[in-house]
Amino acid sequence: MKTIDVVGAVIVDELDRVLCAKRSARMSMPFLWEFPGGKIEEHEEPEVALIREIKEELNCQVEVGEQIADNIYSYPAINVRLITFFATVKEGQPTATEHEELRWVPRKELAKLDWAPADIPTVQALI
Ligand SMILES: Nc1nc2c([nH]c(=O)n2[C@H]2C[C@H](O)[C@@H](COP(=O)(O)OP(=O)(O)OP(=O)(O)O)O2)c(=O)[nH]1
Repeated sequence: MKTIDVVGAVIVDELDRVLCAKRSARMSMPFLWEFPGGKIEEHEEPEVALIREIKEELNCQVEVGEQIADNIYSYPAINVRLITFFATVKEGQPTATEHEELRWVPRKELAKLDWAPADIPTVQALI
């Protein structure tokens, strides 16, 4: 089965809240929560992909910090390798351009959301 490399941003604010994004009805896995981000292009560094995807999806500029997790989850139709990084907003205000909703959630409460399965190792590492 095909494996796609995906990068996700754990954007944390000064109150230790994490920016969570709810997938929309038009996306696969509708209404599950995820970390904003997307597919890494060929020969693209994960950190570069993350900055590009966040600009596209949230229309803001982030600075990428340490890596959190790197795990593969096998969905019925595809394997997703999800690499997550801490990130902070450097410029602009995160705005939902594709997602159903954006929500700042205290780090300790992250497990209360209904996450895409590939995101669980990252959530576990954060709480
Ligand atoms: N961006 C992101 N994608 C995730 C996460 N967890 C997870 O399983 N995914 C999956 C959903 C998608 O299949 C793929 C990311 O692809 P994408 O962001 O470029 O594409 P997309 O949302 O338009 O997805 P799709 O509807 O084309 O499947 O990885 C996550 O935390 N962030």
